[in-house]
Amino acid sequence: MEREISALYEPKRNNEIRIFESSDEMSTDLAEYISQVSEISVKERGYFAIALSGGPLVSFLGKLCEAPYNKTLDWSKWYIFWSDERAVAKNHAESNYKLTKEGFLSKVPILNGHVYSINDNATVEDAATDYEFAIRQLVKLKDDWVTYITDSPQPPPERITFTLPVINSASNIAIVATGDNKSEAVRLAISDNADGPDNPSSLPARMVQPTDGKLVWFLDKAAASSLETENDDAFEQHHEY
Ligand SMILES: O=C1O[C@H](COP(=O)(O)O)[C@@H](O)[C@H](O)[C@H]1O
Repeated sequence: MEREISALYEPKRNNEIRIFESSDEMSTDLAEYISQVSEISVKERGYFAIALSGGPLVSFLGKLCEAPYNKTLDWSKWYIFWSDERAVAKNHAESNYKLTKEGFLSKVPILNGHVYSINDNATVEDAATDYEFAIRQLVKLKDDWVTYITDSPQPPPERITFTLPVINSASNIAIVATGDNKSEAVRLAISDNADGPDNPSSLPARMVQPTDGKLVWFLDKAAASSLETENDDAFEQHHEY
């Protein structure tokens, strides 16, 4: 059964919300989604490039390390980037690279040369410049690809991060959120009627809108709990909004 929420949100081109009973079900679908996107990309372009954040996302990738994906995916064609990294050493407990290495990269045969980690031996500003330079050697995208901040509201304060033009240039964007502590942010990011911050830049997820691609939200029931629905009984649901 599906919860009917499509009528409550202004339709946007190529956007979809998927809501699951649990984060486990969500990660199963996320793995299938990534598998399909990667197969299409390898077929059409000869490679698959994915930019990862840190946080719980990395554990959700765990299903890709298991059957059937560990055997069926063409890992030799995968390229790994970080859309967001903390300016700490690669072996630091707060490094997104370390998290990804331990939770994902060490479990699948992705080539070391295809893993584009961020320089941990430079200032945060130089690391952003270096990373942009490295990516510019590989792909044609827009200006201002990688930037940095030194005042993250949560520690550690220094981060290197993709800019919106780069994110919005992707063919496929997945935003993954679980837990009820994310529900208000999810509501503010998705709902056109939400009483949110007047300045959209204070909620960057609202500005994620692929120019020529598709955006899919992967939410568990708890993270979706503040979205208005007409039928609260049902999960999993897939709908366009
Ligand atoms: O600081 C970070 O956190 C986010 C998400 O973490 P969450 O626990 O709030 O879901 C992560 O995506 C980002 O890459 C990381 O640097």
